[in-house]
Amino acid sequence: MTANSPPPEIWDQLCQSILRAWPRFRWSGVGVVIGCSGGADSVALVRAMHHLRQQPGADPPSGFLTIAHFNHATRGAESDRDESFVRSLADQLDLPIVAQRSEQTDARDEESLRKMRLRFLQETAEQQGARYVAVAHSSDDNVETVLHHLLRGTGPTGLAGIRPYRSLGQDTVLIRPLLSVSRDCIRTALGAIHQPWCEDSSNASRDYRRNWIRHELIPLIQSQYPDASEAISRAAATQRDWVQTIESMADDWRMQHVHVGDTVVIDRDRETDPSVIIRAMQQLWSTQGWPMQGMSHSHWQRIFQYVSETQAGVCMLPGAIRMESTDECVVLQRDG
Ligand SMILES: Nc1ncnc2c1ncn2[C@@H]1O[C@H](COP(=O)(O)OP(=O)(O)OP(=O)(O)O)[C@@H](O)[C@H]1O
Repeated sequence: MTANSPPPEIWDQLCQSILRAWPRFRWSGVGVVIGCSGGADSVALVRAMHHLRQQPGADPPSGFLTIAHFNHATRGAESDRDESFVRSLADQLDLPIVAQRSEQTDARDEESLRKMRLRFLQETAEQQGARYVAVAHSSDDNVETVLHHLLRGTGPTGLAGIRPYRSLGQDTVLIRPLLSVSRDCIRTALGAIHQPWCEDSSNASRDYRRNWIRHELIPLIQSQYPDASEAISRAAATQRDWVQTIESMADDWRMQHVHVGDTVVIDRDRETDPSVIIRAMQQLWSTQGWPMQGMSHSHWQRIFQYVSETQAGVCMLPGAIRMESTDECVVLQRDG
């Protein structure tokens, strides 16, 4: 694609999908850091944002685009090949790049690697004064995530899939502008502009369950339900709307009924729906930094029963949290 030739239609459609998810006025004139692994999805995001920012009048001088690459160094020469590839992409587009090589190469599980690179992306955005960290999850990532949550056991938030955006620290927003675009479309669009990318040879083995969902389960589902991915994406989007509604109701309820001091005092309430009270309690756990891992569905239900006074007494919750009901309220206190 040259500056004078019109972009191929599929490439144009990909850029339009980004603009629908992330309108120009939100990113124009501010700093954006794009997490780029060298894989097709994030290479497409870099190319598309670079293209969109070059449109006449699209980006005032205060705006900037920086590529960030975290070299996990877990795949030997292949990790270094990916870093060099991303460096030359930055070079070719004349974009600044921040690349960091992990010092902790013994961490192999996906969760620790993800936390490390997210911390790096957040720090890069803070150092650069960027407003956004953009990452390139696709609609297929979303479908796989919903199925993974569903099969593992989840609540409404898990069924809502990957969030299109969320805050990352105080001043940064993590955004996923390719969430409505399929992996196939992304690859076809890159082909149309003759842009290569790196394939990660460990994709097939790193996260066993994720790969089983991707390579076995989804093709099996699609053999009977060809439009299943679109159906799951739509269901997740509707679920996300519901979650947002409950989230803001829970927020209001917490402001009115929960009093945080040396102990946490919760006013009794016999009227409010359990989903709102339970979500408010989950928000409380998170703001107090209390451990969530041990909390099961029945623990959240029990708190609701104490608050709505269908059950009374004293009990211990995971993380050494003592819950006691009095005539007027419920008191929570963390022992030790
Ligand atoms: N090594 C990396 N350096 C910079 N950014 C990265 C790197 N790896 C992934 N990313 C960014 O994160 C996006 C998602 O990648 P990947 O699917 O591996 O992510 P994840 O964070 O493990 O999420 P999930 O497994 O939940 O889908 C990529 O498209 C890219 O934008």
